[in-house]
Amino acid sequence: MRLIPLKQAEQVGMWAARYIVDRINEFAPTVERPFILGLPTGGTPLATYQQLIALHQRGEVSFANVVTFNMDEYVGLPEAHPQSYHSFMYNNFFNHIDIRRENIHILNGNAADLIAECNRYEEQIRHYGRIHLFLGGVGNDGHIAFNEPASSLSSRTRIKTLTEDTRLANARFFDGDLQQVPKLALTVGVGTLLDAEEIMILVTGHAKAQALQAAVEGSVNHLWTISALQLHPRSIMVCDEPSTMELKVKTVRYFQELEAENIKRI
Ligand SMILES: N[C@@H]1[C@@H](O)[C@H](O)[C@@H](COP(=O)(O)O)O[C@@H]1O
Repeated sequence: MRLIPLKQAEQVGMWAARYIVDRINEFAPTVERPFILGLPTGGTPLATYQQLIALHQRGEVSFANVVTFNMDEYVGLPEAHPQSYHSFMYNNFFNHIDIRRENIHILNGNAADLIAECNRYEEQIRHYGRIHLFLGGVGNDGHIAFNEPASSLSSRTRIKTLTEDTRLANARFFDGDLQQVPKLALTVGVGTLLDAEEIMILVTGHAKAQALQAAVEGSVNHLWTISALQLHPRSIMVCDEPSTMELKVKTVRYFQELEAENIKRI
């Protein structure tokens, strides 16, 4: 695991956006060989999306040959609802870049057969081989995508019941009204995420400090599904200072020194 300890949330967005752009450009995607990018929603990745849009506008990256797969979607919320993850992605990212509509994949939380929808999604990912880079956030309770505590660490795309904690955390997007937050979601599994070639998780704010501690210093544990990243050969956690508050000083220093060495080598 690589941990990038930065000072402010804004720097996390800039670091992550630059990393994604460099990956896409190194890959030099074409129509026949697209770059496959996994994407999250939530407050944390907004700064990264803004930076990606800015880099696109400056001509530093094109998404014309990028295929995306979103992590999750609420069940039963109309696609056009302002808080659906469909709306979130188009409003905050897709409408501002040159991605082809047919290259965008988001789970359909209104499908007549939700299990078939989840299986179809796994099949679509398989069709492309594998996701090259999966970007993600983390819930306060350490969930990744909507893989709530005690999700199987080998789970695949499926329906999940959201915990009260997650619904409370997301109520801020629904006028603070818990009753409006859906109780079910479709989500890629931990196993689906671990299949990606590389995973990058953005962690900002002190509310995420316990989750980051569990992810980095704790043992692999299904109660903190983010900890499954310890099993992945290429995972990166990009963090701001408040989110590192529960880590040992020694841990943070260790990762700072590793990154300083990395910079020297470049
Ligand atoms: N399904 C999403 C997760 O993918 C996200 O990581 C988490 C944290 O969101 P935020 O970045 O708003 O704290 O919220 C939701 O539960």
